Amino acid sequence: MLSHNKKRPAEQKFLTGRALLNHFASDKKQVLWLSVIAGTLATFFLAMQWISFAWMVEDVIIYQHSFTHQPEWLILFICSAIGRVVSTRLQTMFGQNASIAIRSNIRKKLLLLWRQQSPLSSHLHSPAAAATQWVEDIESMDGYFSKYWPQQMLAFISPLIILCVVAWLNWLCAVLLLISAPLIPLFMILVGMGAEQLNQKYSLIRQRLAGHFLNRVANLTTIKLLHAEQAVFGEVEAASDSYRKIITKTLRVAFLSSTVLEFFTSVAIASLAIYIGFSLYGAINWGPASSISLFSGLLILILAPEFFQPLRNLSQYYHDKAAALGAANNLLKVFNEEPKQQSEDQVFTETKTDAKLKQSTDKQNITPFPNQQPLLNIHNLAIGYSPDSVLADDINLQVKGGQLLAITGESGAGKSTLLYTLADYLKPLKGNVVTFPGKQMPIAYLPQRPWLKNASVLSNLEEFAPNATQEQMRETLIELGLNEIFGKNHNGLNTMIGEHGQGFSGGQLQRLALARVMLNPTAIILLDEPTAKLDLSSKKYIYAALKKLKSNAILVVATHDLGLLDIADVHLNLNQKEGVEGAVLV
Ligand SMILES: Nc1ncnc2c1ncn2[C@@H]1O[C@H](COP(=O)(O)OP(=O)(O)OP(=O)(O)O)[C@@H](O)[C@H]1O
Repeated sequence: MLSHNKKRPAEQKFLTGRALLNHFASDKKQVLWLSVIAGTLATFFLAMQWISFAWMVEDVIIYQHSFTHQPEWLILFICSAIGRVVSTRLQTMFGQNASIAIRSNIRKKLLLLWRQQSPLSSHLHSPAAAATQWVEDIESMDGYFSKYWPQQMLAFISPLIILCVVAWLNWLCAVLLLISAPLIPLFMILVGMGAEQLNQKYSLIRQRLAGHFLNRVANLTTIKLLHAEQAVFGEVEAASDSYRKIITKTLRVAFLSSTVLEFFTSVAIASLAIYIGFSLYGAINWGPASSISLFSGLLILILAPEFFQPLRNLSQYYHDKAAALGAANNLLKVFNEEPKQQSEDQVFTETKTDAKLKQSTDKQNITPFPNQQPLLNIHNLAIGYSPDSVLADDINLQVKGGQLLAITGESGAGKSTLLYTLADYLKPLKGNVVTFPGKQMPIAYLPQRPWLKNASVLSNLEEFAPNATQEQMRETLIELGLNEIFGKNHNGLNTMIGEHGQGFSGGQLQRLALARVMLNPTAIILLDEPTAKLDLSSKKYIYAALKKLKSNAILVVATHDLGLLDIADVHLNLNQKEGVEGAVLV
């Protein structure tokens, strides 16, 4: 549950996607290091395996012994092969486990940040982009944590182990390997930088495409009514085409980078082979050429590709890094965004869901704070979305439990904005809002277009009022004039509510949402135009419900409905602020 003293998980600012990735990785550093240790063991076993193999080959070919002449080498060969398989498996397992845990942590952190940020935050506006971020962006970090992160350590450790073995056999070959090794990371970085930029672009285009597509699907009816199908087909085709082009570009860069790597690896191995071959033939006699035997020559040639393999693996996973960086850069904005400010003298609010969660823990009590009279104190308040365009200034009033504050004003005067400010979705430009008895007080907010989930009426009500009985639900719905739910064309509380409230009128949905609040009322209830879509007879049900609700709570209602003023105790007209009626001015 959101609580006033719970801060964002990390208060530091992240300047780059790389810093953010490091922060994520730090959660499971030990498991990632276990993967590195297992990878190091795998290289050690690999070296042992080929040493015993080369030894046996020399024994058989040069000394004409049988394979079983020295069984300890055969045993070492078999044991090393088994050890290599086991440690490679462990390396993969630790990498995957770390990746699963890290990605799960990122999703949790992201959810927490979304909850801590105001619902008015710009990045929460597009559900498709937010879903892409939550699902695909985080999923695309898998390869980075499970493979790239351990491999960037192994790309240093494993070649070093092999280099030591080669140096023990022939220092000149070790020098040759050492010279060619940096070329690979160098080209990898050059090509990889291009891939990284492309991936960032790709990630943005993917988000835009998701938003674009979802938007068209959501508005299919309008598109059909306007006979705009062909135009929309064209738009979707053009958007997918730009997506396809950018993917092809990324693939081209990926192919180019692997070609460059293969070329340099082959050149380095070929030069070693030439040196060893000509040394054994006796055509080269400089350096330690004379000491090359079948054992050392064969072992160096077997180990040379293994020397480059970790670097090649790293380059193969480099695209995972580029994808993860692109995704992390997209997440930077969310992770760096300021959480909602909740200072001591500011109102403490919770979202509807938080209020629900809070009250679900209180099994006995359906009426909150029975002994305390809630109080809402608005002092010198200025509201708006930027200091340059103040919508209303110097609002001073006090509302007590049992009172209804009606906010009126022309369209665009700032009624909804005032409710956002009271709900703490928006910071006041000036002044403050204080509630008593204080921070423990939950607030319910009913927006103009309430959201009901695609489920039964019962499930929608239960979610917000877990302690309400079915009898209470039935009574409340009838009180709100929703008798038809229990008629022969519906299925009572089991009636299904379709996607986006399909099957119910706007006014019915509004009343269903109000029923949720009535079944589990909070001390302060904010309602945005609760009677907007209703005829006069339906409005009367709402007036009666509001009268009942306010006996235990403070009601703040933004409205154009003058009929509501009859039950209002305090009236604030945002167009004529001096007309605050019934308000106790502070
Ligand atoms: N997220 C936002 N960012 C910037 N400006 C906004 C935002 N939301 C609303 N506005 C602007 O703030 C002004 C007040 O909007 P608000 O929704 O509070 O008006 P209202 O009085 O509730 O109107 P109505 O009666 O039509 O619902 C409008 O001019 C609107 O364009």
